[in-house]
Amino acid sequence: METLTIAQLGNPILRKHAAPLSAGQYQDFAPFFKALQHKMLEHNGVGIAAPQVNESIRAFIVASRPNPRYPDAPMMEPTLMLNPEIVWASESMEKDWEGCLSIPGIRALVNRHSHIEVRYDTLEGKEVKTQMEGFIARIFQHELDHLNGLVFLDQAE
Ligand SMILES: O=C(NO)N[C@@H](Cc1ccccc1)C(=O)O
Ligand SMILES: [Zn+2]
Repeated sequence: METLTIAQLGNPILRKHAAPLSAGQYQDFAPFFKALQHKMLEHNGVGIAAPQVNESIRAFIVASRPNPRYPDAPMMEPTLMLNPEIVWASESMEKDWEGCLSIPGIRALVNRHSHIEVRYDTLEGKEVKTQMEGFIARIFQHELDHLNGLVFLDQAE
């Protein structure tokens, strides 16, 4: 796997609908997912989606933690999510600031569901169903948009 570069806005890959992974492929992508997490940390990211490094598959990492770019971000274990979906979303919405590694230097206010229930597979193929709220729910929604060819500016206030 050559070193990953982050696609910038304008790169058509960011506008594709990413393909689902078959469970049989999960382990094949293990080295790529390691490189994906490394690339995210290199840029002080709190999340990253596979299409951002030119791999149009339905996978992303949510990794909220306080860092120079998001000093107030809550702490969580970086989590790889395969074939992720939102199964329920609250009516209530919240506005907060977002950035994107594919659109450096720009922040925008984006309206997101305050609470969501999500499901995804782990690398080992285990299905996880869990609830998210606040900034972590925001990151999930931001990353899921990337899998559907959307970027945060598309729904910025
Ligand atoms: O570009 C990405 N992920 O796609 N990374 C964003 C993730 C993000 C999402 C929502 C709010 C704040 C930040 C980042 O700035 O680390
Ligand atoms: Zn992004």
